[in-house]
This record gives sequence, C-alpha cells and structure tokens, in this order.
Amino acid sequence: MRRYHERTRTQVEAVRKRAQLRAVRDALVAENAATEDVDRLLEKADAEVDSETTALLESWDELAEQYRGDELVFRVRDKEIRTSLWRDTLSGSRIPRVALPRYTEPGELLSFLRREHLPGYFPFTAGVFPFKREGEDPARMFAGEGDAFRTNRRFKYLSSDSEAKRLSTAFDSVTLYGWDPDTRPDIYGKVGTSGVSIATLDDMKALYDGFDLTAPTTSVSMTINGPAPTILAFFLNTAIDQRMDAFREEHGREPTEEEAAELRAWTLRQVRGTVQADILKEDQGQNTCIFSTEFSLRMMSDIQEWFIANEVRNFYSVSISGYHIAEAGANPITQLAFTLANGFTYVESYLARGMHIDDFAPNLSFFFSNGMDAEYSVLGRVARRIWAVAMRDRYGANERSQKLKYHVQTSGRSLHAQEMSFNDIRTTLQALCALYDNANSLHTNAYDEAITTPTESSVRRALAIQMIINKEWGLSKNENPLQGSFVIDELTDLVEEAVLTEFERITERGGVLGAMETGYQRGKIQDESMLYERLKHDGSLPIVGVNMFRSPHPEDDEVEVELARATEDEKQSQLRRLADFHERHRDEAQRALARLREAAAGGENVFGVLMDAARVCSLGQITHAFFEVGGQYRRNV
Ligand SMILES: CC(C)C(=O)SCCNC(=O)CCNC(=O)[C@H](O)C(C)(C)COP(=O)(O)OP(=O)(O)OC[C@H]1O[C@@H](n2cnc3c(N)ncnc32)[C@H](O)[C@@H]1OP(=O)(O)O
Repeated sequence: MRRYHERTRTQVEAVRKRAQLRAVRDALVAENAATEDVDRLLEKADAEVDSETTALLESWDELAEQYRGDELVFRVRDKEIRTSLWRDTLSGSRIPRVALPRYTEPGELLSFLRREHLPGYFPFTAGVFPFKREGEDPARMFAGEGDAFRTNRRFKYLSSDSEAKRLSTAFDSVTLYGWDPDTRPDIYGKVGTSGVSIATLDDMKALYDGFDLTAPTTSVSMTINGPAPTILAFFLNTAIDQRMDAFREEHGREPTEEEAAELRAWTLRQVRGTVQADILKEDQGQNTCIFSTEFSLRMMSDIQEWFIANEVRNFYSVSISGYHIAEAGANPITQLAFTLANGFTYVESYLARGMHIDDFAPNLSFFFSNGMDAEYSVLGRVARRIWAVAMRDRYGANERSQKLKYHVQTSGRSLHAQEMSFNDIRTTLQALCALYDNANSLHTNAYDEAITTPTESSVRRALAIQMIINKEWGLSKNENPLQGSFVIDELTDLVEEAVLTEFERITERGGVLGAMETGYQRGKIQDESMLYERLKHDGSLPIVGVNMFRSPHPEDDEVEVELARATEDEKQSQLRRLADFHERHRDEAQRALARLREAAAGGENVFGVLMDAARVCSLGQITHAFFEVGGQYRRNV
C-alpha cells in the first residue's frame, strides 16, 4: 500500500514537471527563443512517466467526455447496462449522477485517478460499480423470531413492497451454537427467542416457503458462524428441492437421474446470498465458536473448494465481519484493521489449500458497522482501496477479485434505552453515511433495539429511513457526494495509515492467528470499550438524552414495549417437529453420521458429504458428530 502511494507521489511529480517544462517550451517558442535545453529536460521528464500513468491520463479525457453525455453504456459481467447520467430536480437543475473533478493540472488529476478514480474504476475508493443498481435498493433487513413460520411471515411483510427479495436471517442462540431444541432448562427458554429456531431441513423449507431461491431477484443472508456449514447445507438443499418440486408440478412425474443432476447443478449456479461463517471474528469479538478454530477454518476451505467445483458464483461463502468487533467495543479503526486482516488471513488460507485467487476472491464479502464517529464516513473507501491494491499488486488478482463488496448495519451499540425515539435520528445519520459511500447492502436498526427485538411497526420505521434517503433526499440523486471533499480526503488517508500501522502490530504478534493465541484482539477491543464507557459515564462524550439534554419528564419516557419472545406453542411445536424428523430418518441418519465422521477424520472435503447428511440429520446430530472428530472449541485464557 505504502509502495503504491510512493509510486503515486513520484508519478505525480513526474507529470507535473513534464507539464511545467511543456509550458516553458511553449513560452520560449512563442518568443522565438532557443528550446534545446528545455527539450533535453523534457525528454528526461518524459522518460520518468511510466506506461500505467500514460494510459491512465490518456483514457481520462475520453471517459470524462462520456460522462458529460446524456447516457452511458457499461458492462457488468455479461450484462450491458445503459444508464442515464443526469437526474432532474423540481427546480429544473440537472444533477450529475457522478460528478467529475475539475482539475486542469495533470499532477492533481493523476493524484485523483490513482487515489480515487470514479466509482467503478480501480482502486474503487468511491465504489465498486460505476452506478447504483437500478430496480434493487441495498436494503436488507435482519429478522428472525419464534419458529420458521413466524419468521417467514416477517420476511413477507418486509419484502412485500419490493420486487427484490433481500432477506437476512437471525437465528436463535440454540441454533447459533449448533444444538437442537430440547427440554433441557438451559436450552428450552432460548428456543425461538431473539432469532428463529432452525433444526432441520424441514424448518429451512418452511422458513423460505414462497420465496423462489433461484430467482435473480432473491438473495438470502444467514447470520451463523460455528455451525454455518450445516445451515448452509440445509439452505442449498432447500433451493434444490424447490426446483425438484417445481419440476414435478410442471411435468407430473419424477425427474430422471440425469434431469435431477442437471436441476441440482443449475440451482447451485443460480442461488444468490451470503452465509456469515466468519470464525475469526467470532473468536475475537463474538462467541459462537463451537469447533476448534483449525477445524472451522478447514470447513470454510471445504465449502469454498466445493463452491468452485460446483460453480456457486452468486453466493458468498463468508461475510468477513467487523460489525461484532465494533459492537464488542472496538473503535472504527480497529474494526476495519482487524476485519481486513481477517480477510487476508482467509485469502492466505485458501491459497495454501491450493485454490486460485480469482476462483475464490469473488465469493468473499465484508460486513461493517457504521456508528457515530468521524472515521465511519470513510470506512468503505479505505477498505475498498486497501483491498483493491493488495489484490492487484500483491496477489495478481483480476478486476472482479479486486472489488470489495460490503454490507453495513447501523450501530446497535450507539442506540440507547433512554429517549428511545432519538435513536432513529442516529440511525438516519449512519445510514446516510453508508449510502453516500455506496455500501452494497444495508440494514437500519429499529429505535427499540436497545430493549427488544423490533416490532412490525418499529422495523417499518427503520426501513423507511433507507427509503426516505434513497427516494426523497435530494443529494441522493448524485452517487459520489463524498469525492472531492478536503476532510474526506484527509480522513481517508489518516484512517488508511492507522489501519496499516495496526497490520504491523498484528504481524509482530505472528499474524492474525498468532495474535489470537495471545488474546491480543480481544484485549484491544476490551480496552477500547472501557474508554467509551468511561467517557460516556463521566459525560465527556456527549450523548443526547443520556448524559446531557436529559428529559425533564423521564416518566413520559416509560413507554410500554412489547417484549418479543417465542410462545409456548412455538417451542412445543419445534420439539414435536424435531422428534418427528428424527423418527422418519432414524436409520438413514445413523449411516449419514458415520459417513460424515469418516470424511472428517479422513481429510476428505466434508462439505460434499454434509450436503447429503443435511437431508436426514438434524443440526444437533451433525454438530455432535463433528465434536467427536473435529474437536470442541476451548477459549484460551
Ligand atoms: C448479529 C447481527 C448484527 C448480524 O450479524 S446481521 C448480518 C447480516 N448480514 C448480511 O445481511 C450480509 C449481507 N451481505 C450481502 O448482501 C452480500 O454479501 C453483499 C456482497 C454485501 C451484497 O450482495 P447483494 O446486494 O446481494 O448483491 P451482489 O452479490 O453484490 O450483486 C449481485 C450481482 O448484481 C450485479 N450488481 C450488483 N450491484 C450492481 C450495480 N450497482 N450495478 C450493476 N450491477 C450490479 C452484479 O452482477 C453482481 O454480481 P458481481 O458481478 O459478481 O459483482
């Protein structure tokens, strides 16, 4: 990264000197004066400008001309997209969707092109696509509560007004730890609470019932980490079974073996979504680690290898997440540095497994928290620039691999139980940051999340925040509003340098895994959390309605909040459905579990075998089989 910037500095100097010499030469010619000395210097200056710089500057004039026209045609994958370049206001002004820099001096221009460029151009600082997607907003609201049937209804409610079905699934803690629902007192109360209970393929089918999982407009995210491989296997089997059912309905018969194989392969090529599966951040910032870290990393590689073999190219095998690191207390710089370092660790781990960078990098995605601090305004910009330069210059990766795509959730930690209605204001500002920065996906928190799982009405308000910014807010007609701002430039460089310095600290500790063994990441997150809490409590970090501008009538603040919990009926029904599933698959399950243990112990790709086991075994059965061969997680203390 630093070499890249150093190269920018020397090239900017070179083109600037060349331009100055050219001006001197023109002036001498105008005066009929001798130009030999200047010609000699100009020749030297020319030689200092490299071919990449020349190409960049030469292509700019043509590109800028295209952006001054009415429409632009560009390609994403094999799709040609024609888009209008202007948006009109009620007052009749024409707002450019992408505003161009006004630099006339070539050094300034080159500096902009190498550090920023327009959205959609290396190093993708301002976005990985030239324009925002039309017909599909980034909104992806996280939901899950009770059983699969209730959550299915919530998904339908949330996506009813949008053709694009962008679902994001919250699982209950029993599922997050890979267990089955049970009457055990430490499990029973948690079934279907703060997330949906999913124990079997049957549950998964009920969860996404009515959503066509192979439609290009459906995209499903699943927030699960320790048991991610099993949940992913449930999901992919659900998508495959949907196609098989559709075939039966259409043809009135079973598909032949060949037809079934073709349907399965087609489904895997289409299915769109993300599984979180980020075990490194779980160890560092959250807690749902269930297997040994080595076994989890191996399973992640197995999934990615299986994705490549089956051409699963529209589904992200991991969502490399800073959100939980931030929620645990990290400041935005630490969030970004740890997350990117984790990302590079997955890259190294997949390369070590023999996968090619361009075969797996497009399956990686990222997830950040946007809070109130100034640095959040540039988090995506810095992440995209570091990733693009490292991918191109260190790993020799292609353009698609250079593009870092990320989801944002507004910060839960920044919401407060006092004066809850103020929380929407915080969320609005954080969402504005994300949308100004061309985040690829966005969840906006509901104002009551400091107390409970959002209700239908609070989640509707949260979604309205995004819609108001996208549809009503005037400056959203422009898609690169952060570019060209002095303070944003300053912050981008400052945060990037701080992230690089943090990389050095991690490297000194033996890299991400070495640092984890010493508890470095957890320690740093805790220290930063303490600082925040201390400043909040002593009032030096102002929080409106909490430590200043407190309500003169706190009793008015005591609103009745409906606490969302799974009902007794839902819990009992989950237990019955699970017992029925176990009963129906009793013999097959034992054979599948034996085969799974054999694959895991024998070093085979476990995910292929897991795809079969997930049809007849429950989550808890699979988790326990893996405990026997993969080792259970134990925290270093
Ligand atoms: C405990 C709590 C806190 C949690 O942890 S909640 C966690 C919730 N997590 C999530 O919801 C994760 C969400 N993640 C995602 O949505 C993805 O990983 C993501 C990459 C960030 C965004 O994905 P999506 O919005 O579904 O779309 P993409 O996959 O980017 O786009 C699909 C294709 O559409 C096309 N596309 C997308 N955007 C554009 C634009 N702007 N222009 C043209 N074409 C586009 C393009 O062809 C894309 O594929 P590629 O060519 O491979 O880039």
